Amino acid sequence: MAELTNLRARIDEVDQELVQALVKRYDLVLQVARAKQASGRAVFDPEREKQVLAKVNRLAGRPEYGRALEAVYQEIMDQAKELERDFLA
Ligand SMILES: C=C(O[C@@H]1C=C(C(=O)O)C=C[C@H]1O)C(=O)O
Repeated sequence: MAELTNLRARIDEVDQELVQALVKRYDLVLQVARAKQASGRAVFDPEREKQVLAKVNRLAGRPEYGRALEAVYQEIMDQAKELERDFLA
């Protein structure tokens, strides 16, 4: 039980880092939205999304997590596009 508590405390620490990183990422996403609007580019950039997914797989270096990371990252990017559209509306 002490081990479970300890492991969950470590997960809580990682969650804190993840949330901070995501807040930072979404702040940058909104700056990208402004820049794309200024240059007349669309919110959705499929080529860039492919590059991001490839980069995530490369950075992870753990093929067994590839499917999970791709799904998580696709959701992160889908929510980014929602935020961009709300921000620019
Ligand atoms: C943030 C951008 O907008 C969208 C969201 C992306 C992301 O969250 O990484 C990538 C491409 C775009 O579909 C971008 O164009 O860079």
